[in-house]
Amino acid sequence: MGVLQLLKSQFLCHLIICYVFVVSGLIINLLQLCTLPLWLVSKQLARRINIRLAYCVSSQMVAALEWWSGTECTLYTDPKSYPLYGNENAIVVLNHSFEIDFLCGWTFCDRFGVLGSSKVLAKKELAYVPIIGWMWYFLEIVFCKRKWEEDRRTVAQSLQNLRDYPENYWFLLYCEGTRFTPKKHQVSMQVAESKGLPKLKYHLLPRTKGFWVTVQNLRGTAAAVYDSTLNFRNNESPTLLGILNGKKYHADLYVRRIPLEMIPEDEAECAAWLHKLYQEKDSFQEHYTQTGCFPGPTVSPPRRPWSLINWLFWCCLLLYPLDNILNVLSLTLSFTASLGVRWMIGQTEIDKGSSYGNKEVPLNRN
Ligand SMILES: CC/C=C\C/C=C\C/C=C\C/C=C\C/C=C\C/C=C\CCC(=O)SCCNC(=O)CCNC(=O)[C@H](O)C(C)(C)COP(=O)(O)OP(=O)(O)OC[C@H]1O[C@@H](n2cnc3c(N)ncnc32)[C@H](O)[C@@H]1OP(=O)(O)O
Ligand SMILES: CCCCCCCC/C=C\CCCCCCCC(=O)OC[C@@H](O)COP(=O)(O)O
Repeated sequence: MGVLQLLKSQFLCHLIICYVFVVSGLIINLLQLCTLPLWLVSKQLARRINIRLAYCVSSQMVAALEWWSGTECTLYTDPKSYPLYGNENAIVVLNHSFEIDFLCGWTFCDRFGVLGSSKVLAKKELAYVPIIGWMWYFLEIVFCKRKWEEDRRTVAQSLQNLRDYPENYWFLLYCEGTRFTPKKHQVSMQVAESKGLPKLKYHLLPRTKGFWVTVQNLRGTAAAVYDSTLNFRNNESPTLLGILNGKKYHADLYVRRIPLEMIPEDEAECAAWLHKLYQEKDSFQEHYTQTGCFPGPTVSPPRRPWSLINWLFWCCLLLYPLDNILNVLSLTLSFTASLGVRWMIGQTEIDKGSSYGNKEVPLNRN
C-alpha cells in the first residue's frame, strides 16, 4: 500500500471530509432557504441560483469519486449522439443494482454540465435525508410514495412544473423501483411469469407506470430517452464507504439515445415498449458478463476541475477556523458530522434497503 493510499484510509481524513460535507451542506441548505422569497419575485432566477447552490453539494460527492478515489468512468455510446448530451433535456433510464449507481450518474451529469439541474423520480423517504434531501426540495425533485393511487396525480403535477425549467436537465428514472436483491428478483420474475413476459436475469421487472407518466408529461420538453446500462469491471461491488477509503473502481456505462417520438403514447403500448427495452438491457448485461465490455465504441469524457475546485474552496473555508480554534468543540463537531454521514451512507446500502418489491403478490395466471 502506497503512502497516499494509506492516508486515504485514515479515520482522521474521513472525519475531515465528513465535517466539510456536513457543514458546507447545512450552509447551502440555509442559503437555499433564503431564496424562498425570491421565488415570488422571479421564479426563474430562484431556480438558476438553486442549481448553482445544489452543485456546491453534489459536486463534493463527485469530487470524492473522481479525485479522491480516482474511479474511472467509461462511456460506451454512438459518436453521433455524443454532441447532444448536455445540450437537451432527456429522460435517463438506468439499472438499479449498485450502491453508488446514482453517484456514477452524477459524475456523467457533471461531465456534460447538467449536474446542478438534474432530477430524479425519488422515493419520498429520501426527502427527509438532511442536506441532500432538503437540497432536492429546492431543485424540484419529483418524489413518489410508490403507491400509484397517490402518485399518479402528484407525480404528473411535479413533472408539469418542470416544463418551463430554465436550464437543461436529465430526469433519472430507476424503472425497477428498488435495488436489485436475489429475493426481489425472484418475486418480480414470478410477476413476469404471470404476465407472460420473458424472464430477466440481471434486472427486476420494470414498473411501467412512472415511465409512462414521465414520458407523457415531458413530451415536447425532453428530446430523448437515454437508455443507460451500468456495470463495473472485475465484478466490483462499489460502496460509498469504499469511495471514502479511496478505493478506485472502474465503471462502464452504455448509453443509447432514443428520440422521444419513438415511444408510444398509449399506456399499454408504452409499457410493452419498456418491457422490451429491459429485455435488451438484459442482453447487454449478458454481453458484459461474457466479454467484459459493452457493444460499440467508447469515449471517456474528461473529468472537469470544477468539482475539485469547489471542494478545495469549502475545505479552505471550513478548515481554517478549525486550525485556529482546534479545540474540543470543533473535534466534537467533526465527530458528530462523521456519525451523521455514516447514517446517510446507510441510506445507500442495499442491505438496509426497503421491503418494496419483496412481498409475494397473488398471481393471476390466465
Ligand atoms: C450520457 C450519460 C447518460 C446517463 C447518465 C446517467 C444518469 C444520470 C442522470 C441523472 C442523475 C440525477 C439524479 C440522481 C441522484 C440521485 C438518485 C438517487 C436515488 C433515487 C432513487 C429512488 O428513490 S428509486 C425509487 C423511486 N422510484 C421509482 O419507484 C420509479 C419506478 N417506479 C414506478 O414507476 C412505479 O410505477 C410508481 C412509483 C410510479 C408507482 O408504484 P406502485 O408500486 O404503486 O405501482 P406499480 O405500477 O409499480 O405496481 C403495480 C403494478 O406492478 C406489478 N407488480 C407487482 N409487484 C411487482 C414486482 N415485484 N415487480 C414488478 N411489477 C410488479 C403489478 O402486477 C402491477 O402491474 P399492472 O400491470 O397492474 O400495472
Ligand atoms: C464529499 C464526500 C462526502 C461523502 C459522504 C457522503 C454522505 C452522503 C451520503 C448519502 C447521501 C444520500 C444520497 C441519497 C441517494 C440514495 C440513492 C438510493 O440508492 O436510494 C435507494 C432507492 O433508490 C431505492 O431504495 P430501496 O432499494 O427500495 O431501499
